[in-house]
Amino acid sequence: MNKPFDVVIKNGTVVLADCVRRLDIGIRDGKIAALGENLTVSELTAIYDAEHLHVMPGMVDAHVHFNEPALGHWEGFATGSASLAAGGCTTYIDMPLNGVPPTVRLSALASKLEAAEGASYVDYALWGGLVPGNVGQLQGLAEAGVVGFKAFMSCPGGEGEDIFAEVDDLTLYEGMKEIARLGKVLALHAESEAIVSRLAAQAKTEGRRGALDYVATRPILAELEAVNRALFYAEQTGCKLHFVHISSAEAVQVITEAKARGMDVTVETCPHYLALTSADLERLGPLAKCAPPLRSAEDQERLWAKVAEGALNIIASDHSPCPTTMKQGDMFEAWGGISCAQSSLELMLDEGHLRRGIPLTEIARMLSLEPAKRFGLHPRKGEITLGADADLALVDLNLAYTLEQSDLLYRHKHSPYIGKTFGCRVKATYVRGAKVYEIGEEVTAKAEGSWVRHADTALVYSAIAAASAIGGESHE
Ligand SMILES: NC(=O)NC(NC(N)=O)C(=O)[O-]
Ligand SMILES: [Zn+2]
Ligand SMILES: [Zn+2]
Repeated sequence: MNKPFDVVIKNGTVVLADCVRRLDIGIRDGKIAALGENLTVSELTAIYDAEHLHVMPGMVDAHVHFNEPALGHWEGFATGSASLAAGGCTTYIDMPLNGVPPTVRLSALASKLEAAEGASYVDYALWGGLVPGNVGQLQGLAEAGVVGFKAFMSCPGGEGEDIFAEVDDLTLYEGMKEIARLGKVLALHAESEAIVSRLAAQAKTEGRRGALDYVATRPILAELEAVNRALFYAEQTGCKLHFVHISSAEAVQVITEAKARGMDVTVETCPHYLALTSADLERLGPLAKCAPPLRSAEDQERLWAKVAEGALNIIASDHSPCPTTMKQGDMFEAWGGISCAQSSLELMLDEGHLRRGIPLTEIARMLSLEPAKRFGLHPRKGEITLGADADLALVDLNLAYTLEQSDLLYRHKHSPYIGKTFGCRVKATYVRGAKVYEIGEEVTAKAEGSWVRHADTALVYSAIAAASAIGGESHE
């Protein structure tokens, strides 16, 4: 006789990988132990009645910037992860930049892990960074368990000595060779620095400093050029690529064609390219500034058509927070980045499912399943299936609410979505079977999120060690 379930989520409408079904979810030792109708409970079992709720796999947010170490006063693991929990996210992958030092060498990874330890309400994985001069650091970072590497093709911004610099073409090429050898994915911020820096300089000289002037300095052409150049180097090196925050249907199309040629490449967009336009940037000012910028309503429709076709692999928040004062004033000087950690799942359910009829299985594929698979976290994460971690978002698709500033759990409570009415709301979030968020309750959970390494970490690196012992490989 099995021991009783610790928790049963009863009577919910459960979003599985390929269908949506009314099921109970039995949880034992943090894992999904049973999926069935009318599961038997004992007096020791905690029951959550999910009648009228949908149970989705917790979002796996592949793109957040949590600013620690050193810039925790922008956003920290505690506030950032609490907002993710409130938004139905159960695992995130923290970007290697905007904390100091950036995660581009092992000692920096150690500082990152120290900052995260005991601070996160949900589970987390980490990106390493590729920057000029650190190709020799990548193997160590990969062996330690980063899920992949991130590089910028345009200047990321930021100040100080230990900044995260964009890659030159040779670093991109050499980095891809090494990342291909390590079997990891390179994630790219794809905008041509040559194009955007020239256009920004021209706009400044001519005194054009408005919202649409900013948008015009970062045209779709700059995204397309960078995507094509990166695909060229990937063809030369065999490196797996992931394009983060793609803003245009044109770039999605180029990536789709690369997939059809057999390239191992994936594409991400963010809720803001689907929920906001350049007209919102004019209305909201720097609060809605990001790079690549928000596009026109027509461009946005074309991107939605790509989502509807199933051409997008991943949707991630690109939560890139900062103090509110840095999101005010001059459009060109303000910080680029939108705070979205708390709203991604609700935005995609509201705009995608409720308004546009995108199936719930598709939303779950882009927000949970594909990011977990692409970055080595599946089958533990990303799917409601037997044996997986019980990471769940319980959502009410009939509970409309208007987002208020006081709802936000960010360190700095700004968001372009304050005042927006959502047609749905996350009611509760579970991580490994423990409730980490419930609407209307204080956050009483302990910060027990833990670091999740790439699933292949041990396997792949014994293979690399064996290859090195045979004498094949060398690295800087
Ligand atoms: N330094 C940043 O966090 N930049 C981010 N900012 C955006 N997207 O505006 C990004 O991911 O590129
Ligand atoms: Zn970026
Ligand atoms: Zn980002």
